[in-house]
Amino acid sequence: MLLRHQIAHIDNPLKHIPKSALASVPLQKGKCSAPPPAIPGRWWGRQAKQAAICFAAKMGKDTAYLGMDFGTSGARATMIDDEGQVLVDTECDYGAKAEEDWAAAWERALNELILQVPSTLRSRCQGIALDGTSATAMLVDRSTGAQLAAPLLYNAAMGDKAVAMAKEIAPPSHTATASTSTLCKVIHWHLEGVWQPAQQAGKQPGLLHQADWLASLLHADRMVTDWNNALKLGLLPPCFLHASSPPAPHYCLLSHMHCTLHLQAFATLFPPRVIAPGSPSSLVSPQAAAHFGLPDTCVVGGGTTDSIAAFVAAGVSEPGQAVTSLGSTLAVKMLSTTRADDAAFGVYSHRLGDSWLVGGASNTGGAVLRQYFTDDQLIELTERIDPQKPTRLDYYPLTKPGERFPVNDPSMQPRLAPRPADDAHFLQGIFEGVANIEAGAYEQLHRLGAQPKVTEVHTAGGGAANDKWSAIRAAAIGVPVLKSVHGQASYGSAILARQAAKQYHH
Ligand SMILES: Nc1ncnc2c1ncn2[C@@H]1O[C@H](COP(=O)(O)OP(=O)(O)O)[C@@H](O)[C@H]1O
Ligand SMILES: O=C(CO)[C@H](O)[C@H](O)COP(=O)(O)O
Repeated sequence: MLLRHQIAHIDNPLKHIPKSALASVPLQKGKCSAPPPAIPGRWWGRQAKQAAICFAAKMGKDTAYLGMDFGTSGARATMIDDEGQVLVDTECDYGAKAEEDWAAAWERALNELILQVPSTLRSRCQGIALDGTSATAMLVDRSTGAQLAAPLLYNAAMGDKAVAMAKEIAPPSHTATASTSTLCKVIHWHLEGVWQPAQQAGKQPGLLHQADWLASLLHADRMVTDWNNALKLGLLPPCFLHASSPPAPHYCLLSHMHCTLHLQAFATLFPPRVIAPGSPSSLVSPQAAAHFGLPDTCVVGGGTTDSIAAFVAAGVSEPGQAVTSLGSTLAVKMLSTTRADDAAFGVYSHRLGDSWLVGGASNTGGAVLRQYFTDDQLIELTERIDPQKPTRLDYYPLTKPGERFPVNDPSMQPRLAPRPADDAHFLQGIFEGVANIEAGAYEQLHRLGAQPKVTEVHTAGGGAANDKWSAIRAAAIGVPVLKSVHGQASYGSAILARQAAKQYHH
């Protein structure tokens, strides 16, 4: 049975949207509106979580730019004006049954987010950019966008055979050799014979990252990815090429001084175009412009990963400054004057301007909290926490076995016992456990050559809201821990959207 969004892609990708769903959502200016009515229609069938919209009273100049962040538990959209003032912030979750069909859940979220933006602002939107979770891999038919296999999420660890093959191709320290890398996921599809039948049937099987596929719903280009998402596929950061020129179309890895990745049979699955985050990719398609009420001059920009978008949002620029994305997971990024890469510890370097963004992502984070507490309970229990009185419970908080960083161990066990009778004590133990992992993460970066040592940490993501957790983290890391002025990755993607629009239109 074709999935709903596959049907939609066969011909007019948007014809199923009932006109009633296109009505702009009534909003009171200047204050958070009551949650909008559920948007009826076949697409959603069920009600996405009540999305709250804060529609700033002030309207920016006549041009708007939209950033969207597709995280682990939900998606967010931020619209800004030319000066970077926030015009709209909105969010929605993926729904209780998202795991049954991730692609359909992400597509619903994309539709929900954009349609929650007032039509008056959508009509002025000249740029859109998206970020997604890194190494979330999708196998699609490039001619239709239809899924050829279930997506493999960012933290899905591939088996020993795939890892061994990746290590034959890539340098042992490269992040593409990690069991959760995109390269290992492509090799997994290759070893399992998932893509070959589609090619023999005349289809065009290809890999897209989550952000690439979502962007293709807007510009219908299923051949393009960005430098940041492509790192874990084996793309060489552009510093090895002339910084000004785009990377070579094939994914070049310096493997024993020979580039062998593009010689592999499965290299045919790699997106042929790799562009810089925030560079113009394509104009929105006529169907998307009509469906969303976007101008046909609206540019979709190169995307990035969620933790890099959070870094861009924080607006930090000095080596030693760092951003911790404390969402469902813990991802750290520090500006460094030098590269640091070691897959054995889950450490890798992205390129950002003329600096290196050194970091990694742990499987610890807020998802562990959600296993035990609702967000309201977190607020209530946090009241009873005293950061000055450590619990010394020495937890290693994970939702299930497996860790990526600061140690890369797919079999690492969670450590969350003994559980005290007092939930506030238990919660503080989890906060401390995550803080100790974060401190170890920054120490690992320095040990592997990142320069200078971390000087201050800005926090993005849901955990940034907790000042007591920030105090616990500051004590563990030994530097100030601040809340990013713009703490949502979607703001960073909006900056990339603005950049893409300006590059295209000037
Ligand atoms: N007050 C709070 N204190 C600590 N953690 C919180 C608080 N509110 C939300 N969180 C955590 O934030 C996480 C969600 O953050 P978010 O950035 O939306 O994650 P993601 O996009 O990675 O799914 C949840 O796992 C939740 O436990
Ligand atoms: O863990 C994640 C899920 O939120 C991050 O997406 C990811 O692992 C961070 O990767 P990168 O460092 O490439 O941005």
